[in-house]
Amino acid sequence: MSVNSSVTVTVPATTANLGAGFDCIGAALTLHNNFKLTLVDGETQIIVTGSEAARVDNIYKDNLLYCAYVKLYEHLGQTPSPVKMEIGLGVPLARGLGSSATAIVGGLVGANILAGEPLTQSQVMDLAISMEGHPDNVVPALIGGCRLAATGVNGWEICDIPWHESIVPVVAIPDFELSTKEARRVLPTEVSRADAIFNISHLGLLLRGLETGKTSWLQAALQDKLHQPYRKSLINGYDAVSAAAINAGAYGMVISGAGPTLLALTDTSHSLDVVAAMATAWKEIGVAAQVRALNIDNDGARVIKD
Ligand SMILES: Nc1ncnc2c1ncn2[C@@H]1O[C@H](COP(=O)(O)OP(=O)(O)OP(=O)(O)O)[C@@H](O)[C@H]1O
Ligand SMILES: N[C@@H](CCO)C(=O)O
Repeated sequence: MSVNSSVTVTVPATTANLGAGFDCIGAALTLHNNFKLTLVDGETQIIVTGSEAARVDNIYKDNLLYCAYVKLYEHLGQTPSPVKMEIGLGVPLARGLGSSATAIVGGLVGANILAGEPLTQSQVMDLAISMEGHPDNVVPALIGGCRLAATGVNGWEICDIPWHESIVPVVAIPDFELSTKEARRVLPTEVSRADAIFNISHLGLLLRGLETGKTSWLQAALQDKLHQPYRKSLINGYDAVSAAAINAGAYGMVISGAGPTLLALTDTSHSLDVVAAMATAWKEIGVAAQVRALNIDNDGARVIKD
């Protein structure tokens, strides 16, 4: 495409793991980043807007959106053109809501469109998974909904996980960051057979709980032994916010992605109470947090017309 060609891609935030589904399940949420890519004649430049704009790398070679843009052209064996990248931030950074996945997916999808769509969505997905290192954020960010990814015979198998319409995801986003790198560093490299069995059984329960909305299955399902026991001490107030959410009627609470955002699942009749209870619990121990009831984004990354 020629100079001045442009594309704007909107990409949803994602919540990964959902407790027992460490590194394999995630859901897209109704919170978005917008990325406008315009081919230019001169220097590549990055312009970021939004309340956390100052925290995004504005040296373009370090910026994840730019790295993803370059990755796609390298995959095609082509030299990327200079580009103006305008980032409209709606997803808080390094909070466990898949901000890095939005940048990877936005850069790859935008570059693929500017290059004339040589890659299929599934090829873009493979590149995104290889950049992120695990599939649970980039897959729902790209195709929307709640998705489980597993290695198949010939590449990744992606499974759609039905999400009962009565289940509301509530995210409590504190004002401190926790990088995924740091939150992965505290995890053990080996786990016991008992813990593996615990997670296999609870993930099964979670999938059926999400599909049916059955209370007792969801209450039991939102437990995990592979990552949360090691990470919760990195999140000041985890136990207090969890108890508050459950007392207000949530099925349970988990760490969203690598944290520090906490995710409660509740039903439509309790969602306002759960939002208020989580906000109060964090406020009482001096942590400022934004708490919001969201919906599942079933569309994933999409092009916005100017
Ligand atoms: N809109 C963006 N544009 C460019 N880079 C971004 C953008 N959003 C995030 N990043 C990069 O991703 C980093 C955050 O990634 P990290 O994996 O630590 O957190 P996360 O993706 O928000 O959380 P999680 O993976 O737990 O859901 C930021 O520090 C920044 O380098
Ligand atoms: N599954 C990942 C999600 C965060 O990128 C983790 O929990 O580390």
